[in-house]
This record gives sequence, structure tokens and C-alpha cells, in this order.
Amino acid sequence: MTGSIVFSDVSVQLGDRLALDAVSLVLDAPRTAVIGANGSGKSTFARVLGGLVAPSSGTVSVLGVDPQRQASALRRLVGFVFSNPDAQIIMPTVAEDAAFSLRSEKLPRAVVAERVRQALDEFGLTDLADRAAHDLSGGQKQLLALCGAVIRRPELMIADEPTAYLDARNSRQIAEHLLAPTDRRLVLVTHDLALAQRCDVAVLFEDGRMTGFGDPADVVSQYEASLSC
Ligand SMILES: Nc1ncnc2c1ncn2[C@@H]1O[C@H](COP(=O)(O)OP(=O)(O)OP(=O)(O)O)[C@@H](O)[C@H]1O
Repeated sequence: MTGSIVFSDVSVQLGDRLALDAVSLVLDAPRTAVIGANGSGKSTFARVLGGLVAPSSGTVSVLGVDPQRQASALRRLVGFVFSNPDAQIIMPTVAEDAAFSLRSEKLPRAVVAERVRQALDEFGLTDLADRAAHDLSGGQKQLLALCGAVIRRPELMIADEPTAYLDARNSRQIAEHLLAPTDRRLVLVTHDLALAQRCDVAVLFEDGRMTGFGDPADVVSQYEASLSC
């Protein structure tokens, strides 16, 4: 795990809204939580990080890669999980969907089969390998989406409210997979403040501005204090 995530004076204008307003930060910690009220800019931050939204001004470096100018290098670095796994499930069966994530790596068929076997096992999906992916429960679909992201062995996982629609048990399961110690970085956008406090560092957004950064317990306290004003 080398390199930093660096935002230098990054602003993003979306329509008539300044979704990010002059954000500067350096992230070195393995696991970063991104918190803040609805509409504060969290997803925009995650999307800029993942190269899905271009900054209107300022510069971004993701582990040495410019997301806008080095799109293919970024794709190799980054895995995504969103709140709605349906958007990430493409192939008919669970095993085919997991294998689809490896299509661009042009690996020998036996290597793909072994990686899929290992990943399905890790996510407890082995018994569902031949099931229709769209017939899975919400929690199982989110596990498959995460499995599809992890199987590519990204250096950075960007998770945008991955537990938003899950019950307590499935939320816990997804959280354990995301937070497990690995060489992978995690940037986790979440409204779950208990989950945020399990990260190494937290970032707080308010109205597109970064207003808090540091120890997650402190940043969560700052956020809670702002809510009671
Ligand atoms: N495509 C768009 N066009 C115009 N405004 C947008 C667009 N996408 C987001 N916004 C606005 O930018 C601001 C930041 O949105 P963003 O989705 O980053 O917030 P968020 O903190 O992730 O919110 P939530 O917690 O509700 O998901 C909001 O005011 C939102 O309405």
C-alpha cells in the first residue's frame, strides 16, 4: 500500500450547485470514512476519486494517478461498491458475474476459474454459484457486487453507502468484508456513524466544503454537534 490520495483545491460545479467547494486533503490512512448530511458532497467526492466526475478546478492524485488523464490506470487501481448492487450485476449467474469482472485482465481460463472459486468462497457465495444473479436477495446481491470488485484485487476500494438498503445482519457482513485488514485502501461514504468510527480517519463534508478531518471519534462528535445546532 503506497502513495496518497491528494485533493488540491478541488471544486465541482454540478448545474447551479457547487457540489465540492475548494477541497484540499491528503489521505494516507488505510481506511477513510466520509460523513456528512444529505447533499453535503460525499458522493461527489467519491465520484471524483473514482474518475466518474471531473473537477471543475483543482487537481486530484489517486495513488499517483490522475483520474481524468489516466483513466485506464485508474480502472486497474480502483474497485467500486454502490448502495444499489443491481446496477453492478451484469451476467446471468453468480459465477459468471464474478468472472465478468476479470474480463479485461485477459487471464488464462483456469486462473479465472480459480480466482472465482476463491472469491465466491470468501464471500460465502459458493452454494449460489449457479443461481440467477438477479434472483438473489439484496444482501446476497451486495455481497456479489463486493465480490466482483474485490476479485480484481484493486488497491483502492471506494464504497458509497454500501449498507444503505441492508438489514443489520447483512450490513454487518458487508462491513466486516470492507473493514477487514488487507493491503487494500478503503474510502467509505456512510451515514452509519458506528461504522465510520471503525475507520482510521474520517472526513466531514458540509455544503460541499470539508469542515472536519482526523480521528473518526472526534469528527463524528463534531458532526453530531453540528446536527443539534
Ligand atoms: N448531476 C447533478 N446535477 C446537479 N446537482 C447535482 C448533481 N449531482 C449532485 N448534485 C448536487 O450536488 C450536491 C452534492 O451531492 P452529493 O450526491 O455529492 O451529496 P451526498 O453528500 O452524497 O448526499 P447523500 O447523503 O444524500 O447521498 C447536492 O446538492 C446535489 O443535489
